[in-house]
Amino acid sequence: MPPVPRRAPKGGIHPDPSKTWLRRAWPIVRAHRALLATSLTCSFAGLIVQVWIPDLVRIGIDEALVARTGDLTVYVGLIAVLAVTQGVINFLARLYLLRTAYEMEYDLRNIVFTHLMRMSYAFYDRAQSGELLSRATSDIRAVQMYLAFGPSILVQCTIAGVAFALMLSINAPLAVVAMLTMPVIAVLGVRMRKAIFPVSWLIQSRLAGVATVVDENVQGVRIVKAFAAEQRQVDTLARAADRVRWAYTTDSRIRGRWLPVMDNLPRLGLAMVLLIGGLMVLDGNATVGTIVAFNSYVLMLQPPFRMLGMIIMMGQRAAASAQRIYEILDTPTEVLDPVTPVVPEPRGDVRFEGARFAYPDGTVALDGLDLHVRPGETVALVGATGSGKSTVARLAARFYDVTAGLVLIDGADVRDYPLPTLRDRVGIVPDEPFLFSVSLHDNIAFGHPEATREQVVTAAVAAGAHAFIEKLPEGYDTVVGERGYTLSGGQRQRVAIARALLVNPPVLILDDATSAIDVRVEHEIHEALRDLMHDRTTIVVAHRLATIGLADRVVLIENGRAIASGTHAQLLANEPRYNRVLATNVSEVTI
Ligand SMILES: Nc1ncnc2c1ncn2[C@@H]1O[C@H](COP(=O)(O)OP(=O)(O)OP(=O)(O)O)[C@@H](O)[C@H]1O
Repeated sequence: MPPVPRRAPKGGIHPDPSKTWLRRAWPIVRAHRALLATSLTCSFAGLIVQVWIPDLVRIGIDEALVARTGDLTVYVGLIAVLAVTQGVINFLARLYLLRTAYEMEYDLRNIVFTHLMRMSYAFYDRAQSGELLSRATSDIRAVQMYLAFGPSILVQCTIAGVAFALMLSINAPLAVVAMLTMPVIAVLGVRMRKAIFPVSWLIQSRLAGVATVVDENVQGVRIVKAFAAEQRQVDTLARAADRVRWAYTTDSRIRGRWLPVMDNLPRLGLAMVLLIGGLMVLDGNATVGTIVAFNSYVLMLQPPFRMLGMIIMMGQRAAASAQRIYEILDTPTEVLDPVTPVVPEPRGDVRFEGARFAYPDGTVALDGLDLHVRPGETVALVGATGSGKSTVARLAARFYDVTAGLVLIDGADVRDYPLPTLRDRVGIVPDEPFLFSVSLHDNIAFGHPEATREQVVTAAVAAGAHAFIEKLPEGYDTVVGERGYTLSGGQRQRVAIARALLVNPPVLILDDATSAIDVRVEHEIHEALRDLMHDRTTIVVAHRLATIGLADRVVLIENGRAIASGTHAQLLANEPRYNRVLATNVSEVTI
């Protein structure tokens, strides 16, 4: 089944950080203004009908029951028709409001996720995934709620004005009496929300804390079990859960203190209308119908006044959430596509010229590296741990940009390539391959989703993965467990190599990508690679003598520099530093 085409977000976030959060979000509101306006119009119409009904009840009582000049059934019929109309309008208002809300949420999610996907390695080195997750979910929800529901609550509040005007026209003094408790309800509502606001933040952050504990322990369950730390981790979760419980209890206590007062105030309003209105009826200054209608208004009007507090708090919450979202959106990606891209003929020539690089935290990883790997050559990078070997791989694929010097692929600066072209030219297989919870076919075809089964199988054969995949009950259609944990480490690495091979990059970098693979199988993989493409350049970060043995040339890396180069035998004979590294950092699996 072909995937459903993605609808591009209709609105965006204004890029100017000096604008207020609402002005920056305004393009999203504007993009959905037709839906929002429809929902608000329906909601306004529904409220007008709602205000109208008590007035009809009043006229019905006064004319059909008290004065006996009207026909009761006419009023009952009219009220029934209005009630049905109100039901229909309210249904439409709700429908359109929710549609507006979810359309806005869709846009916000797409904008944030697209930006996250564009961010470079350096951003993810600093970011915490739990934090990003919460920004991409609850913060987006908070902003969406305010943008969509805020105007609707405001409409409900304006209707209070309409109802008050109607009451004034019927009986001004009694209208004032009916409205007396409303400001008190509004003030109490605002105060209650103010008291609840910090606690609700606490609840959110503590819930995120629980989610982090659960997430980490599910992800890291193998380590937890390996160290028999189950009970300790359960205790950690219990403590996090207890903090949530405390926050929720505090929240309930605050609500418990305010809500009875807020709930009883309208009853006080009803009593006052009955008392003052009753006296007026006895004096002939009001009708019985008026008292009944005003009773309905007192009950009808209190929710908008209660919601005033809510809307203020929603606004504060949305403002804070929007800032957290904007923080992500305002972070520029360090690795940008070039303005005038160059795309030379692919040959597989890799050259580092005086390359210097420090990670964002300041750790210097490359310190003037000079390295030239010719087309078709297989070079092994050998060095002590932390010497900068993996960094070479990351810079060749431009996951980061050099701080000084040059990285050239086929004579062109990697910064001048369009990023997708560069990533097609330089394939990287990391030591810890990440597999998605999809079929093996889809995992291997990740770089080229349109690849045929034949292409996938060819790549798998070359990577030494075909034999084990074929033996699985569902073969290439087997869906691997989360992160590929249903496969062995070596099998995962072979699938990752197949994934890189399918793209057929002229430069292939295996960053210790065969560490979990049997030496014999590794040899077969390299033979297959050699057969598959004679002129492919391969750089292997090697930690085993067996892997080193597969290379044409070995480059010794120390403190971010290439300090020696030659065949394994040459270095072994002439380079004491090479011998030292072999002794301490390379496992003694014979070639
Ligand atoms: N994401 C990162 N953020 C900060 N520093 C990093 C990061 N990745 C690596 N480093 C540091 O950069 C230096 C070079 O790391 P690199 O991973 O390139 O070494 P390596 O030679 O591949 O090591 P190993 O053989 O242990 O894999 C080390 O000091 C390391 O601690």
